[in-house]
Amino acid sequence: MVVKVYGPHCASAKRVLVCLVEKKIEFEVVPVNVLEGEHKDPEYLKLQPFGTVPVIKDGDYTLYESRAIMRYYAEKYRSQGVELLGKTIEEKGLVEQWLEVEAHNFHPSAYNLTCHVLCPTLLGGSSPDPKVIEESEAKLVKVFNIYEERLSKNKYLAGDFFSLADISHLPFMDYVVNNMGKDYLIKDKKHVSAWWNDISSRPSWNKVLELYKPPI
Ligand SMILES: N[C@@H](CCC(=O)N[C@@H](CS(=O)(=O)O)C(=O)NCC(=O)O)C(=O)O
Repeated sequence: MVVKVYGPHCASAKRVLVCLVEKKIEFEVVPVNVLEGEHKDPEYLKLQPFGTVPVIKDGDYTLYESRAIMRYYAEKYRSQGVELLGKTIEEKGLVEQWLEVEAHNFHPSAYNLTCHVLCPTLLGGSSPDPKVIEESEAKLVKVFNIYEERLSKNKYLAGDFFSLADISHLPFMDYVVNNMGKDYLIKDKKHVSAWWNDISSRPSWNKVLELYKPPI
C-alpha cells in the first residue's frame, strides 16, 4: 500500500515528504488548496479534525501532525534508507530534544514571520503587525545564537549525523532565509550558515521543493 500525503505544497507537509524520500519510501500526494479553504472541507476534516495540513493515509492507517508522521516512518522503516533517529538511545534522545526545540523555540517565531511577512492571508483579515515581526526576529536571533554554539561542536543538531531534527527545520528556514530574504539573521553565524547550506543542499529537499512549490 502506497502512503498518501495530503497537502504537499504546504511547508509542514514538506517535512514528511523529505523524510519519505530519505527513507526511500514510495508515496503519492493529494493536493489540498489551503488558499481556497479545501482543508476546512467536511471530507478533509474527517481525516484531520483540526483542519490543517498535512495528514497521511497508509491503507486504513491515518496520521496527522508532521513531526509525528516523520517519527512513525523513521521508526517503521528504520533499516531502510538514511538512519534519521541516530544509532543509540542517547542519540535518539538528542534527536527528540532538537525536534522539540524546533517545534517550541524555532517554529512559533518562524510561523509568525510567515504569517505577517509572507502570507498575510493566514491572518484571517488582520493586518501584518510590525511589532510581531520585530519580536519574532529578536526571538530567532536568540535561537540562532544557541544553535551557533551547538553547531560549533556538532555538524548537525543532534550530533554528527543528519536526523529528523534537521529535516524539521527545512521548510520554515527556507521561508525565513530565502522567501523572506532574512538571511541576515544567520549570515554572521558561520556554523549555522554551514549547517543551513549543508541541509538545504540535500537532494531530498531540492526534489521536494521542485516538485511541490509552496502556494505563497
Ligand atoms: N502542527 C501541525 C501544523 C500544521 C499547519 O499549521 N499547517 C498549515 C500549513 S503550513 O503552515 O504548514 O504551510 C496549515 O494547515 N495552515 C492552514 C490553517 O491553519 O488554516 C503539523 O506540524 O502538521
